[in-house]
Formats: sequence, C-alpha cells, structure tokens
Amino acid sequence: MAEVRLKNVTKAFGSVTVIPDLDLMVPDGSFTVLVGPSGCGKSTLLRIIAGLEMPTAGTIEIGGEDVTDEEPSKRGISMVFQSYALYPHMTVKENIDFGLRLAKTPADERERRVAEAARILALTDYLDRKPGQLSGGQRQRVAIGRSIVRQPKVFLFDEPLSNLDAALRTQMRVELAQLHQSIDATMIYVTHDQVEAMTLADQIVVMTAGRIEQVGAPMDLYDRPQTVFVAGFIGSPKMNLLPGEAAGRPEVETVGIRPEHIRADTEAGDWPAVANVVENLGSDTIAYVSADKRGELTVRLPGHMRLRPGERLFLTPESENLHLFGENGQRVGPGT
Ligand SMILES: Nc1ncnc2c1ncn2[C@@H]1O[C@H](COP(=O)(O)OP(=O)(O)OP(=O)(O)O)[C@@H](O)[C@H]1O
Repeated sequence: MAEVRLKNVTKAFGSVTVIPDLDLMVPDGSFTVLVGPSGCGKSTLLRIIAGLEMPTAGTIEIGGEDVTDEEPSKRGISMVFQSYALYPHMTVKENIDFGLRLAKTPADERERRVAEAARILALTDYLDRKPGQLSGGQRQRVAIGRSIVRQPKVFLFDEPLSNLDAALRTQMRVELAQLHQSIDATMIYVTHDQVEAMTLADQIVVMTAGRIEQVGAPMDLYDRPQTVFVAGFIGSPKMNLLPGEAAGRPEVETVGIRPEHIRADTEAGDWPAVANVVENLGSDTIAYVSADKRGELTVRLPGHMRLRPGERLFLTPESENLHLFGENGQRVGPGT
C-alpha cells in the first residue's frame, strides 16, 4: 500500500504563508493530478511530499508511515522534473543504472531492472546511445527509466512533458498512461495542461492560493464544478460565466454554460449575437461572439459550420446544461 496522506500541511517561506492548512488523500495506485494557476503551490506541495521542502506544520504519510522527518531517499518516492538532466557523457544504460550503482545494488539485479525498465519504455534499442543522440521524448523516457529502476512506491512528476513539442507530448501522454497501467504505482503529477489532467488523472486536485478548491474524477469536475473558480478553470475553451439570473432562484449570482452547450443558428434563437473572431479547428469551430445584453461569449460549433467574423447569428443555451452558482461562488444547482 502506498497511499499518500497530507494532514494539516502548512508552508511558509519567511513571513509569507503559501499553503495555509491543507489535507489531501492520494489513494494507493491512483494517478492524481494537481492543477491550479501559476504560483498556487503545486510544486511546493510536490516538493513537500518528496522531502525536498519541510512543511512548516503538519504531517506527510506514505503507505501509512509518517515520513515527515524522513530523508527524501528514504521515502520510497522518485521525482521526474521538467528538465530531465541526464548525464551527457553516459550512455542511456549508464544513466538509467546510475542511481542503482550509487545504492550499491548487486550487478545482476541492476542488469535485470535496467533491462525491464528499457522494455517498458521501449528503450532497449537505444541503451548504448548517449543522450545527445536521442529525441526529446526519448530523453524524457530515460529520465522516467531512472525512476522506474528504483522501484519507488510513489512517482512524483513536475510538468514532465512541458519541454516537448505538441506531437511528442501527445505520444508521451499516452505512454505515461500505459506506464501507469502496467506498473500500478501511485503517481502524483503537476501540470498546466488541461488535456493531460483530463486524460491521465483518476483524480484531479484543483488548487488556488495554497488551498484545495475541489478534488474529483475528471468528468466529475467537468460536469459538476463545485465553485465558479473550478468551473472557469477546468475545460478549454473556458466555461462562459454570466452574471446570474435564473427564474425563481434569487440566490443565483452566476450562471455558467460551456461553449459546447450553446446552440447557434443563422435564422432564429434566444440571443441575437455577432461573431467577432472565428477559429476553424477542423473538428470544430470556436467562435468568440458578442451577444446582445449578454456580452462576450465563447461558442463551440460543429466543424462544418461556416461562420465569418461580423456575421450575425442567434444563440440558444441548452437549459439542461446550465451551472448555477450562488454567494461566495458555491454551486447551488443543478445537483450539487
Ligand atoms: N524557496 C522559496 N522561497 C520563497 N517563496 C517561494 C519559494 N518557493 C516557492 N515560493 C512561492 O510559493 C508560491 C507557490 O509556488 P509554487 O512553485 O509551488 O507554485 P506552482 O503552483 O507550482 O506555480 P507554477 O505553476 O508557476 O510552477 C509562489 O508564490 C512562490 O513564489
């Protein structure tokens, strides 16, 4: 068992408290993704779990053991960073093997583990190459290989794919999902990327200003954001958030509607509007429009719908897909 539990974790740098009082449970074997705006404390939290930062107060348990005062190397964790920092003069095999050699693992065991990691990561044919002879994605796989051979209970990833180009990111994302399926370890992953969060996570933790705003399965957060903040943060393009007004619900202050839940028609509809900017993505079209009395809205339309900037259209929000938020930005319906 390697669940990770944070209890009343507080972190201050000097007089600035960046994490006020945080509780989090990461289930054994889960893929937990931390998201939130820049500076909200994601990396700090990961570093606290790793033991690279000491919490100002609170405890960290890994696999039921209190590791708050334990050295990073004794916690059974392994961390993969965005800059993968391989040793350029060593081969792939030597890079992967490095930590095991330092730990004085017996040679035959090292051989076995490196071969197994290389197999999982499809690096077997590259073991004798130097990092300079690899693509960015292959280098990142070597960095992950270094983690795998140490057989950690928990993998920590801090934006591991952010230095890769779009195509490689997609490929590595799929590979990470497969890796998680094949080795079943607990993974905690920080990212800015919506698609990574939605596709990799069993549970997403949305943070803001050092606090947890909501924890849930990706589609849970998407379908039932509990706050205006989560509603605006999860989903791309962003949910439209309009000053409230819901029939018979005076407590509603904000009404949310996702871009794909607004129907558009050139003939008739509830809200007359004019298209400002139109992005044709092929599979769908994103239109940024001004709607009379509603202001600026983002609408996701079918890819085949042709629309030109300046063109008039009529929008109809799907009433069954509205999100209602009350005072303090808390969800008040439907189905809180
Ligand atoms: N060593 C440090 N000394 C002082 N302040 C720090 C230190 N490390 C982080 N901080 C501050 O703590 C806050 C949280 O930083 P952190 O890097 O954890 O955020 P983040 O959510 O990972 O941000 P990003 O998404 O931009 O990487 C920030 O305000 C940051 O300036």
